Amino acid sequence: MALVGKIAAVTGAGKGIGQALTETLLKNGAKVALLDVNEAAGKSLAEALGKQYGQDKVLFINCNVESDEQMKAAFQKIIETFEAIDIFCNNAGILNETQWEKTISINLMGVIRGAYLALEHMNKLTGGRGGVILNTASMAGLGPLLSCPAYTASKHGVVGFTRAMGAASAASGYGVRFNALCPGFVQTDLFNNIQGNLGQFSHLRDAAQLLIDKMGTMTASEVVECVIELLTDETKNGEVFYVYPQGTSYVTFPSMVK
Ligand SMILES: NC(=O)C1=CN([C@@H]2O[C@H](COP(=O)(O)OP(=O)(O)OC[C@H]3O[C@@H](n4cnc5c(N)ncnc54)[C@H](O)[C@@H]3O)[C@@H](O)[C@H]2O)C=CC1
Ligand SMILES: CCCCCC(=O)/C=C/C=C\C/C=C\C/C=C\CCCC(=O)O
Repeated sequence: MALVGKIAAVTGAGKGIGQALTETLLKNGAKVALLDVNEAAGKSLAEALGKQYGQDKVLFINCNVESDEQMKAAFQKIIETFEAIDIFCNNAGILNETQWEKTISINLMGVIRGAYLALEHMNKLTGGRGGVILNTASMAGLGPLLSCPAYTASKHGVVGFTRAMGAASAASGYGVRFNALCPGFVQTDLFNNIQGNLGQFSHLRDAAQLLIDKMGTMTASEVVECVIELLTDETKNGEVFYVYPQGTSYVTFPSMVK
């Protein structure tokens, strides 16, 4: 599936990994709707990218992934403007162990909400033209990040949801692929502003720092460079793609059928 002419939407598009995803999609010829709750960041990015790629290629929508109403309205606006949707990147996320319910609400419930609404418009059985849904999980979806149990739980949830939806979509003939992206540590606001967000696990920051020092960090652009394959390769469905400073790999899981 080539990206030229495709219609994409990215949540949390205003900054960090979402911004890099948006720029990469535009660079490869897609039109992109930028969804973000941060109006200032999303609007100014959309204006800058509109000047670079054409105003008809970008659309900013102020939208909180926690709100069913705002997300439904966002999809309506995308369809009105671009007539379809082929690629949906469920990327918005936070890390806040003090506000752990909000972390689950945005990172996991927001992803499920986004996927189900996107599917209503993308499902080939209901008039959509198929496509791909990319869920940003994390390496914390594959193993524990000791200072962030709620964040870890949210990301394990995203990995499980993606794998189950990939299988459900294939078995049902929806024509929509589901893949999860699991980066290690990425230099973004989420990563840089961790102070004060670890709550009762603040005493574990040194242990987490050791892990960061051992693993290293990446830029958002370095992560997203590796993602094109996941979006374009039609054989990739239900995949969990691990991106770390030294390379990438598709994660394998134990078989449940012995
Ligand atoms: N930075 C890192 O080390 C890693 C981040 N991730 C994941 O990548 C995704 C993006 O994170 P970053 O780019 O690092 O963060 P970031 O903080 O740089 O950007 C997140 C964007 O999401 C938006 N956002 C937050 N809550 C929202 C909501 N309720 N509705 C709509 N938009 C919302 C923010 O306004 C911001 O523009 C998250 O899901 C995060 O968990 C995964 C692995 C590593
Ligand atoms: C091993 C899992 C990698 C997951 C990366 C991820 O999704 C997000 C990471 C974001 C930040 C790192 C989280 C916790 C680190 C805690 C403290 C580090 C010390 C920071 C400081 O004191 O300045």
